[in-house]
Amino acid sequence: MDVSDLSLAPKFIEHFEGLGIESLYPPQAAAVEAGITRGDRVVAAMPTASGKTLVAQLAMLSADGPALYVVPLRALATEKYETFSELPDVSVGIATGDYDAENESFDEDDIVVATSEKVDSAIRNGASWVEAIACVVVDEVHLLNARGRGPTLEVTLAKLRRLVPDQQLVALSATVGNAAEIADWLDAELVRSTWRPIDLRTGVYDDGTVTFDDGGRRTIDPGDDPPTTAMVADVIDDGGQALVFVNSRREAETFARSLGAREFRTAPDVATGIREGATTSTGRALAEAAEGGVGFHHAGLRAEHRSIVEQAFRERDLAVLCATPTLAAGVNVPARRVIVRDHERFTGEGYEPLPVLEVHQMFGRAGRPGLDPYGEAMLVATGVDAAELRERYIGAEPERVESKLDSREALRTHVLATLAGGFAENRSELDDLLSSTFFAHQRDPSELTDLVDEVLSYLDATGMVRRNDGLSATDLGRLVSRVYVDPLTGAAVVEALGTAAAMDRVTTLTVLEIICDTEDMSTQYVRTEEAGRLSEFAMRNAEQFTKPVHDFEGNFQSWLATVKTARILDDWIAGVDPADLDERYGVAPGDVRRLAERAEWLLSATEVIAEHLSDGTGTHRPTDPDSDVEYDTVLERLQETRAALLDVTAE
Ligand SMILES: Nc1ncnc2c1ncn2[C@@H]1O[C@H](COP(=O)(O)OP(=O)(O)OP(=O)(O)O)[C@@H](O)[C@H]1O
Repeated sequence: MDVSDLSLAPKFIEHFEGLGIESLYPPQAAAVEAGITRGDRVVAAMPTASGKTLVAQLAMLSADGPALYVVPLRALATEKYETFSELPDVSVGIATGDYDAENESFDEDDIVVATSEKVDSAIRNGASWVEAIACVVVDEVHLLNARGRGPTLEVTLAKLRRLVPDQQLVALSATVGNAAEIADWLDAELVRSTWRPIDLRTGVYDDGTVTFDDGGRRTIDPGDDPPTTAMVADVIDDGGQALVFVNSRREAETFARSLGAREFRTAPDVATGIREGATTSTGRALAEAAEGGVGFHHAGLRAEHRSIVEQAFRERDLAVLCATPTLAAGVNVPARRVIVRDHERFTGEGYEPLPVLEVHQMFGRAGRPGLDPYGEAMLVATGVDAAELRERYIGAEPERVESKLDSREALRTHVLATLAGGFAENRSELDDLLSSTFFAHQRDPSELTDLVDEVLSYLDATGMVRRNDGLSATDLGRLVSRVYVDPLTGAAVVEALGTAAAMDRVTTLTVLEIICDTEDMSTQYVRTEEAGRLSEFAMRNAEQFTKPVHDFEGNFQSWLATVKTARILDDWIAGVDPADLDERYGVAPGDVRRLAERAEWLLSATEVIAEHLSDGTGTHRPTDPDSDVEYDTVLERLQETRAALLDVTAE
């Protein structure tokens, strides 16, 4: 089937042909036959790099109104936004900023790219553009499997279906075992394909030989080198590039440094580009590796550095990229050879094997259509049994996608949001909404009953939900849902604000402690040698903290992580530069930025809650009603801190 055969406006056909897309790949043709251009609901389960983006575009461009493209990660949102913005005369909006969608409107856009959190937030805020959407495309729908994100996605899809029942839905997925079950849940037709634009061989390296799934072998003699180094050198000798997956940021950097020293290629321009903006040890290490034609890629990199590295690799200025597994999820940087060096991940308690699905996504990055004759992906069996590794990952079926909605965290948030958004006014309506989730499709929805009871009691006790004749969210509950924080965060903030309001000295550190001591802040790890210093700091500044430092109840060690995080933010606001923060706290620049963004969101949420408490309309007062609680000082401090944070972050 050719692009010119499609009933698309000529300008779009020209656009695609200009990109070298003339005839459809077989899975794309199958998706068209299944009705993506006729408004039908379709789940397309296709391998990495088999052209899912075009499937999405065909659906969105033929839809009878605006379209919404839902992505799991912000990095992917930017990439898709750029791709769709090139479509002629199509206005594209992007919603990825953190969470609160109150002031955003996409009424004028033809395509909106958003994370699932952002769509959830827009629904909670009653955003009008959501109900005008004629076609929803969900990218990486298999992430229904993910803790945290998965429940948000399934509840959001259930709500969208309530809001706009005849909306078209197209879900894109990696090839997973139970794609049919996902399609069944969504009342969609399944298009399932294993076709790839370029041949892929997968194999395991063991003792000087890679044995492939097709029975072929390749001898790679490592000599005195580590096997992965030899495997990289081998493909570069052959004119290809290598993408090496390792299991930690540190490993990515260390391995890139050792490969960079080999000078497979020189890329002085890339190195200069990185060095210009590099103030930290991470940036300098990246520039140094780039000198030798090697890059590394992980979540600690600054966004600018990440995109320089991605582009330099695509343009073949870099010969090798050492990456953590996050790169496997979507970002488009294919290479002739993918080497999965580490197939286990540290979970905090020990090492666990990577899921098959994740390893297959890494494999799928192998082979650049038009450039490479084929792609090859290999695992390295060092210290493990090669046969076992082969059995686990080569030719194995990926795991089933399973709903993660049966968790206290997920239900706490989504039960409150469902009540606050008016999707349910009593228990049976709440159960009814939950019965349209993926969880209910896979399991017996009554398995949720006890957890929902427990969550409702908690929301009642914290003044967020009222249980009279029916169920309703209180003003506080509605606010907490709207500002998109976990109800635990909402309750902690209410309590801490009450304490702060009665304190003599409320400083920036006080408000930073309040927001860092919440479920929604990811606090920084405290190294053993730091604990003493942090503890002394807390003692010295006890009067600025809402927690009783000298008479602490609960887990002091974990509160020290709160103090550390608050201090990093305090220093950042005071103008300490990223290199010094790295030195003082061992925190990478990419992480500081993420912390600052999260802090900005939590400060604004806390501000809204403080305003609510101060005007006295609250149904829940944190302190003795007879006491004279004055929230003005803490509110002022919150506003100042947020303004200062916005200032330094914008620089
Ligand atoms: N029919 C086609 N003919 C030629 N090239 C195509 C065709 N469809 C897609 N491509 C090209 O193939 C490449 C991979 O496509 P795309 O990024 O859509 O893959 P994907 O399935 O979305 O992969 P991922 O798993 O990374 O999301 C792109 O460069 C795209 O332009």
